[in-house]
Amino acid sequence: MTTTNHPIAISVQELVKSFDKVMAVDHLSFTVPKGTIFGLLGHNGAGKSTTIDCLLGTQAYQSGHVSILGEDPIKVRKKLFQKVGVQFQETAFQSQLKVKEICQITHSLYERPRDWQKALETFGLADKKQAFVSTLSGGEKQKLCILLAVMGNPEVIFLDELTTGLDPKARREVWRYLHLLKEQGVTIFLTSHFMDEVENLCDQILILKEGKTIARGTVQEVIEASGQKNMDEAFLYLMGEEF
Ligand SMILES: Nc1ncnc2c1ncn2[C@@H]1O[C@H](COP(=O)(O)OP(=O)(O)OP(=O)(O)O)[C@@H](O)[C@H]1O
Repeated sequence: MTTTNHPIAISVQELVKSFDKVMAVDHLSFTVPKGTIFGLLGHNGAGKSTTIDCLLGTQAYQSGHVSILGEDPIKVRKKLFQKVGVQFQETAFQSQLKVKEICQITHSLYERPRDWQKALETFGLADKKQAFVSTLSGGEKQKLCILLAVMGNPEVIFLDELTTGLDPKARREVWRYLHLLKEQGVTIFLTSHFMDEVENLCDQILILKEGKTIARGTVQEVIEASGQKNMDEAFLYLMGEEF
């Protein structure tokens, strides 16, 4: 299958992944059209990260099928790496490196990278260029993670727990930036525990519970289907935790 004129950026069909007796992902299916923002939601342990790992080809699965840009991530990992950005958690960093060094190293990995100095400015990190990553605040590290995820000018980006640790101003800056990326045609797959974030960003959402889909659609559709007033209440209601 080729990647040209393929309206679907991400496809997951009947995905099954278990760890011993834990069914982490249970016959999960969804697609994400190109140029849209998709939110995968659910409590801790619902299966979100496992789904992302299967999609990125870093976790083998028992059955089903996944594809990114029409390709099997396990088979064409190197090629997809140039088109797919991933926000790693800050612990994946070599924190004895300076911000500038980690940017330069990441920059060198891509065929058509962004101007990293400009990106630092966009993320309000320009004055931290010479700082060691270990000295950054939690929020600054988080912004750096997002910056590194977009360094290769990806067509698809995976952002796991997007703005955890960011202050309200930084969260809004990140949201604005993601809207900008979407306008440029980038497909964004995110997980989040913040319903205001989900409402602001996501075109489509899917709520997972114990690896199974319990709701999907636009934010509005999910709120309406739940019979609740807003996304916060809809989420709790659907998770079986209505008050
Ligand atoms: N390597 C592993 N070995 C055994 N069980 C695992 C492993 N990775 C995940 N699990 C289990 O699979 C289930 C799904 O975990 P996963 O990390 O995908 O959840 P999550 O929705 O990403 O949670 P969080 O919001 O906390 O990141 C959990 O029950 C978890 O304990």
